[in-house]
Amino acid sequence: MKPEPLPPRALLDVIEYPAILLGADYRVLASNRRYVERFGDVPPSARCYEVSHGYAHPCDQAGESCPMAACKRSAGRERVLHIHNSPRGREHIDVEMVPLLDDAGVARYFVEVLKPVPIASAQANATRMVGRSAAFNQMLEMINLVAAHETSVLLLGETGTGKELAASAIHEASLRAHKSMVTVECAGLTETLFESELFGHVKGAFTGAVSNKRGLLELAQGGTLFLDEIGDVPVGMQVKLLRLLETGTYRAVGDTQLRRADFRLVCATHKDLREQVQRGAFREDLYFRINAFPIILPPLRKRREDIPLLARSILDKLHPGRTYRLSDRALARLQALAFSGNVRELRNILERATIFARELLIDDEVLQRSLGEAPEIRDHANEEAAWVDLHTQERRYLKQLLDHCQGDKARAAQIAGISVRSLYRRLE
Ligand SMILES: Nc1ncnc2c1ncn2[C@@H]1O[C@H](COP(=O)(O)OP(=O)(O)OP(=O)(O)O)[C@@H](O)[C@H]1O
Repeated sequence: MKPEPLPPRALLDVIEYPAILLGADYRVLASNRRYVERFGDVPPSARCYEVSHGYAHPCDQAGESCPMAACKRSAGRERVLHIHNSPRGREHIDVEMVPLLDDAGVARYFVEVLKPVPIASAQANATRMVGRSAAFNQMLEMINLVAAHETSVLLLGETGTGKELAASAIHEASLRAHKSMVTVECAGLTETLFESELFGHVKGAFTGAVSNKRGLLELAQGGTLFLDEIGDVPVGMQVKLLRLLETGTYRAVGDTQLRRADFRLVCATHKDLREQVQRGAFREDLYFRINAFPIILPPLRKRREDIPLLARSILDKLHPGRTYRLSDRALARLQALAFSGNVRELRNILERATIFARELLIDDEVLQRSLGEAPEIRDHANEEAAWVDLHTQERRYLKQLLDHCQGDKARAAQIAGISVRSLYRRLE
């Protein structure tokens, strides 16, 4: 006797995350138990974009990427980071869409697996990275993609953009989360100090080495090593760092014994390392070794829509249990600032504001007192000055590409998807 076909829900229940089955017309045909527990029941005939986003149209018509549309094009698995509605408010979700193909290879149905992203929050939160702007989401998507791999990550961003927070998030979401993340602040360390801090030293290795000292590498064993301000590592130390990264071994200062290191590397800098390489201030081989997966942290002025959320989170963190509120005018003033110090500057302004505020309301007057030197952007002239015309930008890109290809024009043209003749013409 032919066995009864299994209801889709029973099949979806074997997936260890919330999951739904979708038809090609975006209708939700079934949901598993974990989905219902986390997001609630799906109304009959509801479409995924209605349930997850409250949109009237598919995501790609609402300015977001639609993983189903991507699946239909590629006939393969697709992954995107979205913000979904949930009974707890808006949440970052790592969406994986798997097409189910018929015999002719056409995608007829889709399984959508929804993994929460616990390292970030789309609502006010005092401990996680908060944000929901497109620029923040792009960065988070990269962090989420790379976290579970062993790949070295290079975090690039201005001061105060959250590089250290991002490094912790990568560690927390990695398979090494049960071990420590050890931070080495590279700025201001001399070569000798850097070496003994990182590698440790044995008694008598130098004047003042009165006992054996464990290096930070030993503390990071099995975990993550975070080298903050990597651009400030003294040149002499760079070669030792490179050797460590290439061989996975090191010697404590004054010791002959070779030790094996086991860590995942995350580095951060606010400097332009390529420019430092060109000046000879940073070794090129080390640059390529640490730059396996660069992630750019957006400055606050590129994600102004996150300011209210960040302000709420920072105030909650500064004064747990006291609900400070910003007046609309104060918030508008805050959103117009240039923020060269990024989130750290925002934090400092708000900390001062809570001192000046007589009650729990931070109004415009209080905020103005708290601004100190913070310059306001009266118009968008500052921002616009950074924009150039298309031709200049194209030349800039092609020059950088040629640089990357070490002057090999055929290779650069191939990467740019244009002919060599066209490359010459566009560079004129
Ligand atoms: N997305 C974010 N959500 C919440 N807080 C943030 C976020 N980004 C940064 N912060 C806060 O801003 C402050 C500065 O962040 P952090 O020290 O990580 O920046 P940084 O880029 O490492 O700075 P620097 O280059 O000066 O060392 C911290 O208090 C951090 O908690």
